[in-house]
Amino acid sequence: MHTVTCIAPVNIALIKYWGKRNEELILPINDSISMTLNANEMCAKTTISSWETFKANRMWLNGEEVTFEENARLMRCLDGVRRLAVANGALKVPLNWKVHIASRNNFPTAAGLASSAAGYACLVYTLARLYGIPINEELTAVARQGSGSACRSLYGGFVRWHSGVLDDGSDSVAKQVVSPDHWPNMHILILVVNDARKKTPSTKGMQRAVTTSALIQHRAKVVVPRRTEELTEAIQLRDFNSFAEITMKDSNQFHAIALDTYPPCVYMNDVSHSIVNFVHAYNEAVGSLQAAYTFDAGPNACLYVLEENVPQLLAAIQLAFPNDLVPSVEYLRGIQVPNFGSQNEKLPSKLSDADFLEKRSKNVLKYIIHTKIGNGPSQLSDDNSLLVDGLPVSSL
Ligand SMILES: Nc1ncnc2c1ncn2[C@@H]1O[C@H](COP(=O)(O)OP(=O)(O)OP(=O)(O)O)[C@@H](O)[C@H]1O
Ligand SMILES: C[C@@](O)(CCOP(=O)(O)OP(=O)(O)O)CC(=O)O
Repeated sequence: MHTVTCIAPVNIALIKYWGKRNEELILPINDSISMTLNANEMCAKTTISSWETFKANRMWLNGEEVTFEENARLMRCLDGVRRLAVANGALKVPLNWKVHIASRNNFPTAAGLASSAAGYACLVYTLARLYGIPINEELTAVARQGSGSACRSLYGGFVRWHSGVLDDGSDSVAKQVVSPDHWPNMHILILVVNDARKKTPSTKGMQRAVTTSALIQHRAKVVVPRRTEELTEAIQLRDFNSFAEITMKDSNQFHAIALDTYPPCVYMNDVSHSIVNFVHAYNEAVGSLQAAYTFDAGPNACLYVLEENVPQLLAAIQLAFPNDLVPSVEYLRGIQVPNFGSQNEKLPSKLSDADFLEKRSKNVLKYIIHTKIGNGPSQLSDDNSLLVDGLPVSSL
């Protein structure tokens, strides 16, 4: 039996992918740029075994068996990697042997935290390791067919997904813009917002936007091409001010498109909007853009902030969004910050202004994940396997 275990990171888009020109191949209408997050705090972990005695392709996600052969996206990833294996002449594992796959996310699945990006990237990366093929742009085109945003999780640092122009999608690939070492003090705080409402899944929301939004083509053809160039330059120059402005504007435009969809897709909630107001008030009080927000297809906020400014921003968040769980590792997850919650941090006097401290109830944030820029996927040693004799460890 051949078995391989790997982990893959989450990525969060700064310039959003929203809208497809081909649903089946998952070809986008515009380029997007993302930052890969450190896998220590959030990752998907996948083990794949292949053996001649396996009767069917099977998969367990977070310990529960899920249908595999009926899932077109999963099958496209498996077939895509096998095709590359044939093309590469890499036949380490016979292609007619079935696979058993176990995957776990160390953060909530399908909760608007980009589990599909980490999950499909991990699947494709682990298959590539199993069959012994190289990790390259062709492989990102396979991951893209699992979930569009997954192609960006095959690289660390800042990554650009080029929409491409070809009908077969072979030029719709992800490329690294810069490695994580280029901007190592880039940190992220994910503010997980309490929310009971069910969102429209990204796949459906963007489909409806392409057919009904009058603004989306202007975004794809005029706004995004300019923004991707400006953001790339800001990243290359480590210009946080420009980085922050472009990121916030693109998040706002993405949600404007969602609202311009008919019927509209409402992803942000009242708490999300008060986080937006908070970030602008905070930046004004500190006299420069020190924090930037972005929101995906849900209410949770991702804040970008340089490492040296994290303690002050966290103290301000606690002032504006007080929480009974502070201080605790249950509330501030991931990278710990000394003295968090002790009110030792000096805040500019302007931060006590009334418009900064909007009237709001306590405990509107569920928890915060503190992480930083990270590397792409990696292979783990055999003792990390989620499968024993081809069955998930938990089911033995
Ligand atoms: N580790 C994994 N391995 C394979 N597939 C996964 C994994 N984790 C999640 N998925 C797939 O992604 C789906 C969840 O995607 P969905 O887009 O609903 O949520 P999300 O990615 O967490 O949120 P969002 O896309 O809004 O950020 C799961 O139902 C599953 O099909
Ligand atoms: C808002 C986004 O997170 C949308 C992600 O959409 P998905 O990649 O989940 O969609 P499918 O390709 O249909 O699987 C923006 C982004 O990540 O660029």
